[in-house]
Amino acid sequence: MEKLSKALHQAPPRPIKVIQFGEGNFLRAFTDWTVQKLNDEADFNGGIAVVQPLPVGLVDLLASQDFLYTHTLKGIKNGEPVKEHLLNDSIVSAVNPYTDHAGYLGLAAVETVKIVISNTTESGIAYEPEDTLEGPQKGFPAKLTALLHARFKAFGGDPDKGFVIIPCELIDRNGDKLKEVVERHAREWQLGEAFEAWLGEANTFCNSLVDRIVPGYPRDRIQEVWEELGYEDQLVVESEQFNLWVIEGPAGLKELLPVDRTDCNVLFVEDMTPYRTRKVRILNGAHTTLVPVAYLYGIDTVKESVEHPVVGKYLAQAVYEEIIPTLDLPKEELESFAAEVMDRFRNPFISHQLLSISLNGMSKYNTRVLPSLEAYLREKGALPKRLVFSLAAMLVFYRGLRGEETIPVNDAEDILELFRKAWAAFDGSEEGCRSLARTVLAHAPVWTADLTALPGLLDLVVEYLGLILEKGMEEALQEVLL
Ligand SMILES: NC(=O)c1ccc[n+]([C@@H]2O[C@H](COP(=O)([O-])OP(=O)(O)OC[C@H]3O[C@@H](n4cnc5c(N)ncnc54)[C@H](O)[C@@H]3O)[C@@H](O)[C@H]2O)c1
Ligand SMILES: O=P(O)(O)OC[C@@H](O)[C@@H](O)[C@H](O)[C@H](O)CO
Repeated sequence: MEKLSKALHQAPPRPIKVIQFGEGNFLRAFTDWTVQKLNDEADFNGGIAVVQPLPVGLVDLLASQDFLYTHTLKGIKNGEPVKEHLLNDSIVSAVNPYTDHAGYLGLAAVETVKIVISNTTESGIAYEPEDTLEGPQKGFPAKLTALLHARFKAFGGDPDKGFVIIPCELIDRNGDKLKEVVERHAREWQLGEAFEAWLGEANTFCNSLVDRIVPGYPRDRIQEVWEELGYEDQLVVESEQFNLWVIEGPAGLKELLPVDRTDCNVLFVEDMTPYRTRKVRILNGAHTTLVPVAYLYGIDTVKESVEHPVVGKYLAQAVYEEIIPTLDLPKEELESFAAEVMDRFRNPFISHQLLSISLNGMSKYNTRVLPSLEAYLREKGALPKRLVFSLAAMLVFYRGLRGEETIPVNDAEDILELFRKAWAAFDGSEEGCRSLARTVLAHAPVWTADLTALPGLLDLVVEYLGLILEKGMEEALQEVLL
């Protein structure tokens, strides 16, 4: 079968207007899709230059396909089930800054670039004290600082040559956070007052919130997918149809990104906080709450879980009775958002693996579920039992066994080590459950606080942990639903 390349599709030449840090599934199915729409429907005429954020990544693979890839969108659109294969031809170059640092910095001198986009996961916007201006830099903010400095020099500090920077990482106020780290590098690397002033005045860092479910590469069905496409594409990415991009940006951004001439769902707002809270606590919170419970129940995908009579009921109770009541937005609006999310989870065309959501589950619980648990406790003076049950199930999930099967638990090494030790010391007794739960609740490096200090939490986790270990997930869950 022929491989996807320019021999199959010749992309129109486009000047680089967007520099994109990251080449993962999400960006290819979301921001690159938006740029493609802008090119196809709004005369944007802009290409994307991709920068690989880590030493290992997809840049070589992208280059081997002449930067082309297929994006398959599946779901309900205007009430109808729709499946579309879109050939994205908006990426025009890709660079690995670890092996071609000069090539990377060369992007700074490309006059047509206006926008910088990123998604380097929740770990990416981090300060790396070892990084220097000379590079190659390890951290994404450090890489960006070096690029901005090169741009400042290339254009003699021209105030019209700054960038609009829109990070898409799923962390609170991502633009503010990125700016803070970039400014710190600029100060510590002593890049000078003139540069620091240009950084603040000529560049805009926007906070943004993204929403689209992207299961990614259909590994288990790839031959079938290639047969359907008629060519081999190693970078196929699958997503749902739904999309929402909320951007806190300057007034002029609409002209820069004329999305109103496309059907992309982009909102320019003054404050993205309510959108973020609603999405992270309901959609991502539901995912994270669900994963250990449903997976240990023997289920593999989100759709099967939501449709399951017991697991689906558990999830609905968690969302409607324990998450929504803690949110400070009109109840009706929250319930309608949650209903839409449940419909998206039921998307008959998407097979979203629970295991893929389980990646870095502990830090996700901390940011996506724990705030609901704490607010519930504060406001109602009682613990939300389904959210606590999920925490207990997570402790069992991290043991890495579903019956005889090994669970490929994927998290930071220090977390995995914590669980390895805690489970190795576990003797099966009730005291053993308490000791294991205390170790994790008090010491997990991801918790923003010592969770054993939350009234009653340790006791309830111990109770649920014992229940799951003694009776199995199926029976334990029945008891929690009573
Ligand atoms: N997949 C989805 O449904 C979806 C939807 C909305 C948001 N997101 C967010 O997008 C992020 C990426 O998801 P994905 O599906 O594209 O994953 P992916 O594994 O396909 O891509 C991950 C990307 O992040 C980079 N990266 C990883 N760790 C990094 C680090 N420490 N520093 C710098 N860069 C790093 C990688 O180089 C790669 O470009 C997730 O963290 C998630 O919060 C995903
Ligand atoms: O992508 P992650 O791993 O941060 O989280 C898993 C899912 O909750 C997430 O990808 C959602 O599907 C997405 O955030 C929807 O917009």
